[in-house]
Order: sequence, then structure tokens, then C-alpha cells
Amino acid sequence: MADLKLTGVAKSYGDVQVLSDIDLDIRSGEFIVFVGPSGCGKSTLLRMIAGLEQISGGVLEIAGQRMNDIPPSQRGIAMVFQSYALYPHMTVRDNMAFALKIAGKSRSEIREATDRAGRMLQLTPYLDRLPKALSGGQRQRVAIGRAIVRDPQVYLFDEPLSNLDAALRVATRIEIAQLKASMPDRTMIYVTHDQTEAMTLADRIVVLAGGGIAQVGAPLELYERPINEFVAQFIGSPAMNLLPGKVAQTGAETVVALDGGGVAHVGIPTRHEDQGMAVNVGIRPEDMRETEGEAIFEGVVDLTEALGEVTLLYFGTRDRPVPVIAKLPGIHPALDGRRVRLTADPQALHLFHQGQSLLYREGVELPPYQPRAAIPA
Ligand SMILES: Nc1ncnc2c1ncn2[C@@H]1O[C@H](COP(=O)(O)OP(=O)(O)OP(=O)(O)O)[C@@H](O)[C@H]1O
Repeated sequence: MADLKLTGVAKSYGDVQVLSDIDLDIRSGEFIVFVGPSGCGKSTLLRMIAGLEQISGGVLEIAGQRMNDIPPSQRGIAMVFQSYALYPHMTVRDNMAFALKIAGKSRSEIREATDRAGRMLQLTPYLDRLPKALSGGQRQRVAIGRAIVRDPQVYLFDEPLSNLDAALRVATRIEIAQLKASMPDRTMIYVTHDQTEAMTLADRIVVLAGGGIAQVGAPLELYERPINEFVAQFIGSPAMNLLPGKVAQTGAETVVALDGGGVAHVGIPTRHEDQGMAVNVGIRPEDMRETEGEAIFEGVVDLTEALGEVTLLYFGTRDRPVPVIAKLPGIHPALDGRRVRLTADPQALHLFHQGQSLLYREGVELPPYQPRAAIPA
């Protein structure tokens, strides 16, 4: 069993509070990804779990045991870092075996553990090579191998792929997913800046911001049901557009008169007293489509970016603090200077209280999360 429980965990450096009130239950076998803006404390939280940073407040338990003052080597965890500092004069096998030798394991135990890690990471043909004769991706796999040989209950990864080039990142990401699948009862906690890694690897994503947890949920739950504007704009790329307006009609479907002149029919119920309320309507760029009819947003295209699979249209790059962006499927001719009318399905829209940035007013119950149906094949 390798469940983790964080209760009121806090970290400060001198007078500077970096994290506070972190409550998190991680189940044995879960793959958890920490994301958040630079400097929000992702690495610090991971290093506190590892025992590499002192916990300033609160309690960390692993498998029901308080771990605050237990040294890293006795926590049943192994950590894989971004820079995979291998010993250059040791073979792949010796690099992986090093910690086991220090721990006084027998030759046969070490052989068995390194053979197994080699097989799991497809490193068998390279076991007798020196690190300099490996690619970056292979080196990072050796670093993961050093964790595997110790057979920890919990794996911690601190941006393990960020030093790899794009193609290797994808390949190594898939290997990490397969590695997790081959060890279903091991718990993994992974810090990344990369949205794709977070969305594809995580059972649950923890979004950290402002010294605390903004939201915890399954990747698609965060995408479809962000709890506030921060998470809405952090998850998904390009970020969700937020268009200010006022509630013009309440009911099962809410009609919003947008400040820019458009009208949005939002598939989220509001109450009679919400009439006239200042809101932001959230529209993901990929949910926008051109229309001849009633538009949510109408504007002149400043810039067209053709990426092949999609075309991005930018509006208001000069006069808005943040441009409005639409992402249309496929290839479109450059639309620069053309006036375009855009709409989106009511079910795809989000509604936030202006100022509070929260999706629903406190006390209004959230309907249970229902994943949006996949597009039928
Ligand atoms: N030893 C330290 N002394 C003082 N402040 C520190 C120390 N280590 C980290 N910090 C501060 O704590 C905050 C969190 O740092 P941390 O590295 O955990 O952030 P992060 O979310 O992992 O950032 P990034 O995404 O940029 O790696 C930062 O503001 C950082 O400056």
C-alpha cells in the first residue's frame, strides 16, 4: 500500500510563505500530476514528500505513517530529476546498481534488479555501455532505472522530460505511461510544465496557484469543468477566451448580452435574482465556429496562423489586454482584415461571476460532473 495523505501541509522560507493549507489524498496506484505557473511551489511540494525539504507545517503520511521527520531513504520513495546526472565512468548497469551496492545488497539481488529494470525500460542491449554512448532519452531511462531497481512504493518525477527534444519527449512520455501500466499498484507523482504530459499521464491533476491548490480533478474534468477562471485559462491551449457581459435572461439556459455586442446562449442554469449580473462567458478557442446567424463574438481578424491541422485566428491583438483567439479545424485561407462572426454550442460555454471568477455562486449546488460525449466515430 502506498497511499499518501497531506493535511494542512505548509512551507515557508524564513518569512516567505510558499505553500499553505495543502490537503491532498492520493490513493495507492494513482498517477498524480502537479501543474501550475512557474514558482507556485510544485517542486517544493514534491521535495517535501521526498524528504529533501523540511515540512514547515501540517502532516505528511505515507501508508498511514507520519513521515515529517523520517529521512528520505526510509520513506519507500524514489525520485527522478530533470537533470539525470549519471556517473560518467560507470556503465548503465553500475549506474543503476549504485544505490543497491550502498545498501549492501548481494551480487545476485543486484543482478536480478538491474536485469529487470533493463527489460522494463528496453535498456538490455545497453547495460554494459557508458552514459556518453547513449542518447538523451536513453540516459533519462537509466535515471528512471535507478529508481526502479529500488522497487519503491512511490515514484516522484520532477520534470523528467524537460531536457529532451520534442520527439524524444513524446517517446519517453509513452514509455512512462507503459511503465505505470506495468506497475498498477505503485503510486506516481509527477511535476511538469507540459500540458500534454499532464493530460495524458494523470489519473488526477493538481493545479497549484497562489500558494495553494486551485483544483484537483481528472484531466478532462479540469478541461470541461474548471472551478474558476484561473484553472479555465491554465488548462487548454490557447487559453479559454473570457468575454464580459450581463445576464439578460435567466432560467435553465442563460442568455448573456456581451459588452462587445454579441449574445451568448449558455447551457448553465441561473436564478431569477441573477438577472443583470456581471459575468464573464468562457469560450475555448476550439469550441468557436463561424456563423451567418447570431454571433457571440464578431471582429476583424488581426492575424491568421495556419498550423495545418488547425487555423488560429487572433482578434484585438492591439486594443485588448488579451486577444480573443479562435481555433478552426483544418486549413483556412488567410483571413487577415476580414470581419468574422463566431458562435459556439451552449453546452460548450462556461459562465463565471465577474470579480469572483467562480463558476457558480457559493451555495448553488454543482450538478454532478458528466463528461461530454466523445465525438462518434
Ligand atoms: N531554498 C529556497 N529559499 C528561498 N526560497 C525558495 C527556495 N526554494 C524555492 N524557493 C521559492 O519557493 C517558490 C516555489 O519554488 P518551486 O521551485 O517549488 O516552484 P515551481 O512551481 O516548481 O517552479 P518552476 O515551475 O519554475 O520550476 C519560488 O518562489 C522560489 O523562489
